[in-house]
Amino acid sequence: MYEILSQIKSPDDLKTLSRDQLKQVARELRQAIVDHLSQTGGHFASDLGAVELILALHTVYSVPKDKIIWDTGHQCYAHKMLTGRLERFSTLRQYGGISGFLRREESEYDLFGAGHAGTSISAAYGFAVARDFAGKSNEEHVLAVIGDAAMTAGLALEGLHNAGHSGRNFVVVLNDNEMSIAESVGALAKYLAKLRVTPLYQSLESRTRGLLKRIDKTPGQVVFRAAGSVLKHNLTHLVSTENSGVLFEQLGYQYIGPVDGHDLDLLIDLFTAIKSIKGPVFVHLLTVKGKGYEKAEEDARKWHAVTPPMFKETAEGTAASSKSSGQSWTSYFSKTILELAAEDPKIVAITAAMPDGTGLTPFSKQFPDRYFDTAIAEQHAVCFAAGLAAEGMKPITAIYSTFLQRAYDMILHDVAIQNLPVLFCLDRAGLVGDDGPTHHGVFDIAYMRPIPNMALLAPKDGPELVQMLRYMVQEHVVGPHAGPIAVRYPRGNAPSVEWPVESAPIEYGKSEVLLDGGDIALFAYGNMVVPAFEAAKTLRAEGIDAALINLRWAKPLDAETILTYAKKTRCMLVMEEGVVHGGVGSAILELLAEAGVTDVRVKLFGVPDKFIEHGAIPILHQLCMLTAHDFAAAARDLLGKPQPEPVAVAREARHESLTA
Ligand SMILES: Cc1ncc(C[n+]2csc(CCOP(=O)(O)OP(=O)(O)O)c2C)c(N)n1
Ligand SMILES: CC(=O)[C@@H](O)[C@H](O)COP(=O)(O)O
Ligand SMILES: [Mg+2]
Repeated sequence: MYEILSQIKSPDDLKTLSRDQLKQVARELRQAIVDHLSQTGGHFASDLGAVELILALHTVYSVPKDKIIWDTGHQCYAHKMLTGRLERFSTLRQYGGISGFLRREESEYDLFGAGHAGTSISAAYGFAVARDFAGKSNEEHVLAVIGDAAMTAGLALEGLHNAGHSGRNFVVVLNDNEMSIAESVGALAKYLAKLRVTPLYQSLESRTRGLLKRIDKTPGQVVFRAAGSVLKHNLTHLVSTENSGVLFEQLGYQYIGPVDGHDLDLLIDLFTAIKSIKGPVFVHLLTVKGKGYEKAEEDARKWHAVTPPMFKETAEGTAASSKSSGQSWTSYFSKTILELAAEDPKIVAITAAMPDGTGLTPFSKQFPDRYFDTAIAEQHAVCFAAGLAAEGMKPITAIYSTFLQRAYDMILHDVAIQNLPVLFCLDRAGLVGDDGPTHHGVFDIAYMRPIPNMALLAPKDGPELVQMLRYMVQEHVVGPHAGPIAVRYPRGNAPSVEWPVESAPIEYGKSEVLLDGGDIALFAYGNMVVPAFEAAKTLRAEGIDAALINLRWAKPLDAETILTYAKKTRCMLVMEEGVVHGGVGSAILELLAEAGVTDVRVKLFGVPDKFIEHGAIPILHQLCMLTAHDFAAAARDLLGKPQPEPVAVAREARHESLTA
């Protein structure tokens, strides 16, 4: 099917191929990406756009001896296919299958793990310094490959700054497709765009080609070395003119570009020549996100990541919707803040390069002046929100739980110490599924909880998220408890459940008793209320009088209700979709200890002290024992009731796989 590609078992095999054969490999890589992703889903447009770049790098360099460090890692599929993983591609992002990002444990060719943006330059610089300590500075090449949007991350700029002055042999390759997931924004994006349209680009590229052509015609080691110096002189001289890459030059790099990142011949010649250049080099490539797949080229934003239905045509001839039926948590957020903002001009919304994912795109259209995309700059986003809050604005700071980790010091130092009423809306809180350990939003409860002044909420369903958002904006940040507050909600669709009681208004630090009972109390946080409700119903059907409390608040805890049920039942379960260490369950144990309520049997459910793999969320819930079956089984254990046998066997097996 993939005539040449299927024969390539390692990048060494590329080195024997002719240019025409390599171009055939590029076509086959694209086809393989389309074929596989139409079955598995995954990151699409970025991968199509990086095919020639990856192919050229693996043709010219010898990984793992040479170190190529990929930023973010969502564009690495061609790299995986060329490094022995083509046959496993049908397992992409599935439980037990290959990861959608770089994983050191997956392959010797994945030299540095990734998933979050902006890490490549710092990490590659570490590799370069280690190489130099080993005395191999002239033998091994080190490259960081980074996208134009990842380059906007503070971390990337810190790395660029630090490495640029070093004088070490080190290459930064900028894959500039003018796109983040949405359009690239900010001053750097404008600067790079200027380089694209300048007439210099045309002349620059043709001069680069001419130069490389001459080098190509002069074979041999000695001449090649000489060619290196010719290149060094001419290319840097060439670009150090008005409107060129002067910014990167000033940071200490020899700037080369911008050049066509889809011209395989040019790329191979260019990287071959760059091997001879000493000192930090910055190569600026222009690529097209979605290259080779028409719809993705036309709408790279929509095709950044795909699901299989997107490849199927509907009767109307348009791509089938990627969304499943039901309303997502994100969409509850998205609609509610539109309503709230219409009522309150002090509301502004902030995203760090995730307008679609966080549901802020409608806000950006309806309130363009009150909408801020900081680019991939979570630290700046939070500190910026703090400034806004200090002047009386109400900044809705919508950041995925996992990406907010970047801004920890800003949450603490800029927001919380000053008790500023920043409203954190943490989407993708909990297990996110296919993206895996770099993206699971399972740490936020534990990392937010110790921060003084911080208040933490999580809804049981979509309507309760709406209530909480209204409370946050209309009551919390202006009321007696004004200060920072965060609400967390997971990826995917919100459940639709008929609850036994009508939802009570949100009150500061008050939980909601959904079922009263005297045998055991189930305390559930956020999306764990639904499986806890299922478990409670099962237990009650078995004659166990189970109480169910929707905690609503992880901080402050509803001490009164918790202690009442602890004393009443002396037997409790706590469930949350976050790490069990330091989470809500830990908070409840602390509360019991402080109150001297010690004769209580307690079982905590949460994500264990282990990084959880990628895979479908129901599988991961099983793995982490976050299902209604697990809760009911634990309740029986605590109460000394017998288990139905299949439950006991399945639990044992899962426990083994978790502790393995
Ligand atoms: C710290 C962090 N914030 C946000 C994201 C989400 N994210 C993943 S890819 C991406 C856009 C990357 O754009 P670019 O680096 O230009 O690569 P391209 O997809 O255009 O090839 C974003 C915002 C992330 N992975 N890490
Ligand atoms: C690579 C990356 O970090 C994002 O593209 C991420 O995969 C988006 O996740 P969602 O699909 O949950 O928005
Ligand atoms: Mg880009």
